[in-house]
Parts: sequence; C-alpha cells; structure tokens
Amino acid sequence: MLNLTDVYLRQDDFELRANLTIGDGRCVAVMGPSGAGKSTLLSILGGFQTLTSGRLTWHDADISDVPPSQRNVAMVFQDNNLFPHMTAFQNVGLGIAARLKLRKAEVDRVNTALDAVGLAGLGARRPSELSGGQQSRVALARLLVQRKPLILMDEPFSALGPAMRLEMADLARDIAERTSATLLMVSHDFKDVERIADDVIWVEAGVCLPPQPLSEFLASPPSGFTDYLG
Ligand SMILES: Nc1ncnc2c1ncn2[C@@H]1O[C@H](COP(=O)(O)OP(=O)(O)OP(=O)(O)O)[C@@H](O)[C@H]1O
Repeated sequence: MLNLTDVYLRQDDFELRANLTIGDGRCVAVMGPSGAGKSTLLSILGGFQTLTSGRLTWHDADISDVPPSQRNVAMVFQDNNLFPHMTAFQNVGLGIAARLKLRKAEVDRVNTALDAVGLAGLGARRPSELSGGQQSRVALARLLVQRKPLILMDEPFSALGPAMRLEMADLARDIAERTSATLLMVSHDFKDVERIADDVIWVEAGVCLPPQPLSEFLASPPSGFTDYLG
C-alpha cells in the first residue's frame, strides 16, 4: 500500500497536493490536463522531488526522504531511458547490476526477459538498430528483471502509433501482474487507459484526486474530463 498523506509540493508558482492511497497490485492511470501536475506526482513518488510537507509511506515505512536509488521503484520515461551505446541485452542487464559482466544465472534472466517481450535474437542490437516498439520492449524487459514492487511510467509509449501503443500497454500490465507490482502510468490516450487501468487518478490544477475504479470514474467524471477527451 502506498500512502500519500497531506502531500504538498511547492515549486516556483506551482503547487501540488495529494491525499490518497494506492492499493498493492493496482494498475492506475494518471490522467489530467497538460501542466496539471501528473509528471510532478510521479517524480515525487520516484524520489526526484522533495516534499515541501506531508508524508509518503510504502507498506507503513516512511519513504519521504529516501533517495531514488534506495526506493523500490522502477521508472520508465517517454524515451524509454535506454543507453544508446549499449546493446538491448546490456540495457536490460542494467536492471540487474551496473556492471556489464553478468553471472551465468543473470545472463539467463536477461535472455528470458528478452524472450518474454518478443525480442529473442535481438539482444545484440543497439537502440538505434531497433524500431520504436522494439525499444519500448527493451524498457519493459528491464522492468521484468528489475522486479520492483512499484512501476512508474510517464507517457512511455506516446511516440508509438495507436495499435503498437495498445500492445505495449497490454505488455506493461502483463509485466506488472507477473511481478506483482503496482503500476502507475501517465497517459494522454484514453484508449490505453480503458484497456489496462483498474483505477484512475485525476490530476487537475495541482490537485491529485484519490484513485477511483475506472467504471466509477466514468460514471461521474470530473468536469475537466470532457475537455480532456477533446
Ligand atoms: N523544474 C520545474 N520547475 C518549476 N516548475 C516546473 C518544473 N517542472 C514542471 N514545472 C511546472 O509544474 C507544473 C506541472 O508540470 P507537470 O510536468 O507535472 O504537468 P503534467 O500534468 O505532467 O503536464 P503534461 O501533460 O503537459 O506533461 C507546470 O505548471 C510546469 O510548468
């Protein structure tokens, strides 16, 4: 269980507030207008921004001041955070250890993850030698080997076409389920959200509403949602 208690962040003239709980293993879409604070919410959870006040707890442990490297969190950004000079295999291997020389069991883990995301035989390619969808698969394979209980994705597939985005969203959900992780995904595309989300956190003007089951959210959406759909 992830708890945000009276979380408040002030950054220049922008303020973010959140008072909410996210259940274990939930797949949560974070939606809201541009500039509302969705990325800021994720970066607070990842430990990249320090709270002005309030408390963040993970399974009752206060993680408000725990640095990103010591949080049990994996983050995927729009560019998939792949290192361009490393192969797909090495990029996935970084999810296990920072050293490039992996042990036999670790090599097997990386290869199993590459197989699981449909990249068997492509481990030797660098990101520039892979399609956008395949690059996303590398990032997802890294999530598989990382096995972090909390996965944060900030518009991870926005560079992909609609069909590929849905496929990747399915795969992300599948990986979260396999690793029993809680998944938070910022998405601007309601089709992705409809497909994979259990719950929705609506963020508007710096206020993060508590997660609502998708069906409840759709039954009485916030007023800004219609504009958001366009
Ligand atoms: N480093 C920063 N310093 C000061 N203000 C910032 C910084 N980063 C973002 N902001 C501001 O904080 C607010 C929230 O930004 P954020 O990126 O969280 O919004 P968002 O909902 O993710 O938007 P989008 O959907 O456009 O990506 C915006 O007003 C933005 O201008």
